[in-house]
Amino acid sequence: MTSPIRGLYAITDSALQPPERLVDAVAAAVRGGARVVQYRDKSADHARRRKEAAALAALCRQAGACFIVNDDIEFAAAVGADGVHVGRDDAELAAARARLGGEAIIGVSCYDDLERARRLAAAGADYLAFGSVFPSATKPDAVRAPLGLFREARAFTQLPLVAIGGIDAGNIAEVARAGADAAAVIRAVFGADDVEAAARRLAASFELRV
Ligand SMILES: Cc1ncc(COP(=O)(O)OP(=O)(O)O)c(N)n1
Ligand SMILES: Cc1ncsc1CCOP(=O)(O)O
Ligand SMILES: [Mg+2]
Repeated sequence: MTSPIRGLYAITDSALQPPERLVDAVAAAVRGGARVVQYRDKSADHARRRKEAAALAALCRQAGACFIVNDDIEFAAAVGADGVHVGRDDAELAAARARLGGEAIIGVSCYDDLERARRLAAAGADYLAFGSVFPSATKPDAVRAPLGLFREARAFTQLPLVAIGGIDAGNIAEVARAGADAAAVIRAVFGADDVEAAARRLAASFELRV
């Protein structure tokens, strides 16, 4: 089966103002061409997170977009997400698989680490994310990862490869040309005045590689 992890992968911005805009903003991103949506909110307001994620899960289901929850396996299960994204400070891939099952999409952060990528691919990850491929204002201390990693990873895996970090309309084509299957973006989507137009431009530049 072809993976749904491709093209524009929009990650929600917990700094979005006002927060009530979230569902409309994600709907706009999906109309603009985002194929994957990740709910990323590290706040402790569980009731708000639960309400938002449930609304986004329903929206994505209706629109045919893939819905991923960041960090939290139990939360992903509770809101009926399609999967979860885990990094090195989060739960282990094996725990995510045991809890969410074989059908769930489990993505992993590989930073700039090809050995980690090789290990997690062999352990059953559904996609591998590398980054930050450019400086990111959202996560300024993130590890930097060169774009050459995508060709190196392709030599040992056919899994979808996701680029993240500082991707915008000016550099997303370069990310696609480097061999990434998806581009994960926060600020250049949700920081835009017109989210739908921003997503449309990013998705088109990624697909056309220009
Ligand atoms: C698609 C995608 N790639 C990488 C990350 C980063 O995950 P992580 O390293 O766990 O950092 P946080 O996002 O949790 O701060 C991601 N979320 N999504
Ligand atoms: C979560 C994360 N991991 C590496 S960079 C980053 C933030 C990406 O956000 P932006 O697209 O705004 O740079
Ligand atoms: Mg994480």
